[in-house]
Order: sequence, then C-alpha cells, then structure tokens
Amino acid sequence: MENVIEIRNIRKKFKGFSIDNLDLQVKKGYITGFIGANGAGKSTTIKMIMNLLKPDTGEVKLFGLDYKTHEKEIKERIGFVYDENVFFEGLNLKDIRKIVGPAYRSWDDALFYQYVKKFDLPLNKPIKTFSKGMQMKVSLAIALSHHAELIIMDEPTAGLDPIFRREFLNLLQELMLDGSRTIFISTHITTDLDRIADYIAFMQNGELVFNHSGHDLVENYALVKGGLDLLDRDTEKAFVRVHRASTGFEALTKDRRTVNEIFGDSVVIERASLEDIMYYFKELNHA
Ligand SMILES: Nc1ncnc2c1ncn2[C@@H]1O[C@H](COP(=O)(O)OP(=O)(O)OP(=O)(O)O)[C@@H](O)[C@H]1O
Repeated sequence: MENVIEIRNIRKKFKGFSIDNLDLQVKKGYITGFIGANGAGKSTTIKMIMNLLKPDTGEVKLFGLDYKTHEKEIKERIGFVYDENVFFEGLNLKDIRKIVGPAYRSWDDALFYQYVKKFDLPLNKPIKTFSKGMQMKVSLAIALSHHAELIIMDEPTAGLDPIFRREFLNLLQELMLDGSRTIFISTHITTDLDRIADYIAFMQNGELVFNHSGHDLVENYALVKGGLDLLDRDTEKAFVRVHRASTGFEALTKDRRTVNEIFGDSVVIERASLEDIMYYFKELNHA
C-alpha cells in the first residue's frame, strides 16, 4: 500500500521534551486520526510534516519526495487546515482568492466559488468577522480549490458546535469518495474519529504507541472486567494495565484472543473506546 507520508527515524529535542526515533507512515486514500494527550508531540510532528520545523535527524518524505529538492511540488499537493485566521485581518474572501490563487499551479477558481457557496461563506465580509467554524471552512475551501491530495488538519474541530462538527465529518467522508485523497487529522475529540477514521496513530510522550487500522483495534484491544481472584502475576501479563477496586478489576488488553483463552467466560469483555485506550496507556506511564 502506498504511503503519502513517510517519517523515518526522526529525532527532535526541545528542553524538557523530545521525540526519539519516530517512524510513522500514513497510507494513501484513507483518513488517519492522530491522537495523544496534551504535550504528546502531535503538533510538533505535524510541523515537521509541513516542513515548518526541521527534525534534528531523520527523514520526512511526502509523496515519496524530499523537501530539500521538491518543496514547491510537495506544498502544491498539500492542504493545511487551520482553525484560526491566518490571513490579514481586513481581507475578505475575494482578496484572499487573488492572493492565494496564483500561488498554486492547480488552483481552480470555479471550484473555489463552488465551495464558498456550499459552505455559505460571504465573499465581501472581512474574514476577521468570521466565526471559528467559518474560518476553518475558509482554510478547507482553499485546500480543496488547489486539488490538495493530502489534507492535514491540526485539531480542526476544537471549539466547534456539535452540529457543525457532524456536518464537517460528513463532508470529510464525502471528500474521500473518489479514493485519491488522504486526510491526516489530529484531534482530542476521539468520538469523531470513531466515526470517520480508517487508521489511528497514537502518540505518547514523543513516541508512537501504535498506528493501527480501526478494524485491528476492535479485533485486538478490549476492556476486561472480572473478579480479583482471577489475577496473578501470570494472568496479569495479558493486560496493558489493571485497575483494582473492591468489587473487582477492570483492565485494558491489546490481545483479546489470549484473554479469551486464559479467562474464557469468567470475565466480561467489552469494546475499548479510543478514550479508554488513551487513558490506560497514560496511567501506565505515570505508574
Ligand atoms: N518551539 C518549542 N520550543 C520548546 N518546546 C516546545 C516547542 N514546541 C513544542 N514544545 C514542547 O514539546 C512538547 C510537545 O508539544 P506539542 O505541541 O507537539 O504537543 P501536542 O501533542 O500537539 O499537544 P496538544 O494536544 O496540547 O496540542 C510540549 O512539551 C511543548 O512544550
């Protein structure tokens, strides 16, 4: 399967935080959700993918190309969606079109106006008067109007109302129908990803914990509940982490089949949400 983003062996050191030997591949034609607690290193990784920040060592390739030799071509093919107004405050959408359009070889004016209409955006009002959701739509309309093959979004739905969010997720799914686009989206709203993501990349403390398909996650990860008498040093190895309470234990496993073999019907096995998974891994680190 073709990778649109390939990160190999990246290191990036800040005071008090580092990303070490990060490897991450993002597959073409799918939506990959990028999750992790505050400060996990998601934005830093996205900045390196966008070439806004240089890794200390390691390699970042987009579409198989290197920024050193193909920066312009790579940027042509990426749309970066912000939730903030990155354009001059007094400008309206007509001004933006005049400035941004000529910067892209594949800019499509008709498509731009089509999205402006679809998103209900006023052409003549200063962008500074737009709501957060409208500003995000501006960013998305621009990305789509230059036929971006890869759309990268850093927490695009933060602060958006639930109805708008749902419409936005539907739109992202619509955009995937032709099969050629790839979306890489970081978010804290993991339920959004349950709805739309094909793959989940999970980062914690500067490390990639996993990059799995939704199907693999459901097959392998699970919440397990049972009596404390079932736990001993051996059986506990089946779990990422165990929580004990007076009434019994609850644990996360990443090996559902083994749990089934060991405990059979004596435990209750439930689907683990992305939030459950993040929570149990976070606890693990603070143990
Ligand atoms: N330019 C910088 N100089 C020093 N430290 C930085 C810099 N940029 C980020 N960091 C640190 O790197 C760590 C990771 O930050 P990053 O913004 O990548 O996390 P994140 O996963 O995107 O978090 P959040 O979900 O809160 O946005 C944090 O501890 C942050 O303080």
